[in-house]
Amino acid sequence: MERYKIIKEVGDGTFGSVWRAINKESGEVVAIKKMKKKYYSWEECINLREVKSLRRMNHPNIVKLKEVIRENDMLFFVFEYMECNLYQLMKSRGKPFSETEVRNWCFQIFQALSHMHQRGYFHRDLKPENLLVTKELIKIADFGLAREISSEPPYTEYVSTRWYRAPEVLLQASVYNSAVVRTSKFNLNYDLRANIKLTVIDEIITIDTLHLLCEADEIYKICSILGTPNQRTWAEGLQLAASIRFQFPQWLCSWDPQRRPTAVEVLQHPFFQPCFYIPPSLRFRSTNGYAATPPSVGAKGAVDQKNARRYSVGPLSNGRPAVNYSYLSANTPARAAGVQRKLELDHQVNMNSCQAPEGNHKLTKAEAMNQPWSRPPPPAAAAAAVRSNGNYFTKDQGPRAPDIAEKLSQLTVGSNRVPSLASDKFVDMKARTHGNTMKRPLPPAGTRAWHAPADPFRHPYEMPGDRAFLPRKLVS
Ligand SMILES: Nc1ncnc2c1ncn2[C@@H]1O[C@H](COP(=O)(O)OP(=O)(O)OP(=O)(O)O)[C@@H](O)[C@H]1O
Repeated sequence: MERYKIIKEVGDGTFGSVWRAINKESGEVVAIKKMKKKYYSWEECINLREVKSLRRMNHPNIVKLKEVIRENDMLFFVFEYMECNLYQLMKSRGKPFSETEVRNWCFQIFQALSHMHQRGYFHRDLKPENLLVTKELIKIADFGLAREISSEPPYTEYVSTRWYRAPEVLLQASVYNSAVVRTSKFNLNYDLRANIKLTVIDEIITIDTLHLLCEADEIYKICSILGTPNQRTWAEGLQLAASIRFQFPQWLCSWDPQRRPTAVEVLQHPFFQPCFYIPPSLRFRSTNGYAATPPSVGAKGAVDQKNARRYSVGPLSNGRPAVNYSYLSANTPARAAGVQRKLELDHQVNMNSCQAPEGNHKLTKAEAMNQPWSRPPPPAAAAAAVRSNGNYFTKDQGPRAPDIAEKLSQLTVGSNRVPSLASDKFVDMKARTHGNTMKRPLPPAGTRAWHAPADPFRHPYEMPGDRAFLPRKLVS
């Protein structure tokens, strides 16, 4: 840990406290989560849910775990640093988010959920405190309760903070699936104004957290939105309720988890039609410091109002473009280089190989459009013009942007070889250093560490779309 300079505490959760820190060697700002429990073996550490699940994720909207360090029986996770969590942001704003902002948050969250489900995990603790924000970018964090979809029930009945629990979890079902992430606060409710919204998005919109006292109150609240279940809409729910002698309040509508849309289905909804994805390597780094060290918002709940207010006046809020579009130009050396690497790796992964393709390969427009990370905008959105200072673009955000696919088609894929990535990412620092396979300095005695692979695009970024990749574990 002596490689890091600790700056200040930025969060305090049930399992760990989170600190803003700087890597003394690289100058990179990171978030270090120090676990409250002691860990007496490395085995125990690498088998933690948070580690096992996060090492399988590689998505721009899932917080990146960079290192795992055990030192003197204490366990540290080194994450990429994010400015604040969504709860802090909501509290600091004092006014509702615009529909465009809500759409952008949701689009990113569902992309991440879709990826997570494709990788075989469900999160089980989605809530605003676990959604981290830097400018217009949002990422899912805290995989401490994540579970493999393929794992066998019964699952523990106590998952997720009560306000965000799915009805079946509130009713103490021990069998549930990834639908828990699309229920309760993440339940889809149809609403006349926006066609679709999530209750967590309700919260984003209204800045009004539901303070409910017990499971019954929560169920009542959900009933008021979804209506009372009946034999046709959720027979299983009635059975669960009967088994604990709970009586539903009499309202209308639907409950069954199986009737809830998946993340992929949600992304197909017309509400998200104006959104499309821009790969990280193409993102603009604004002159006001997209990648600069952000101000800390302090410990959980203690928001620095002055600093936090800055978040609300970001590009998403004012609806006007604050950038130029030069980042898309293949003539810009730095950007072009970044794009080359990204395309190269995506191509490599698509070919199911650990080696980069030999020789140059120029992407055709059709190929560029078919890259897993590149979903073309719907025609309406493209025609309506987009804005270009974030990852996600919507038609109602500003003037016309260049045709991204057109630009991509002009980029050339380089031929640099990528080191083999077949080896396990978990590294016994001592063993590998002695074997001359590591260039990192030897950590202090008693330290073991795992480092994330240097290249964040090691795995393919899968865009949603293939239902076959979304295992729906229905267990009776
Ligand atoms: N990568 C990060 N960058 C900045 N802040 C972070 C980061 N990770 C976590 N935090 C802050 O620390 C808080 C607690 O982190 P986290 O949820 O991982 O801890 P926990 O002990 O698992 O919490 P919980 O009580 O929700 O289980 C978050 O709500 C967030 O405000």
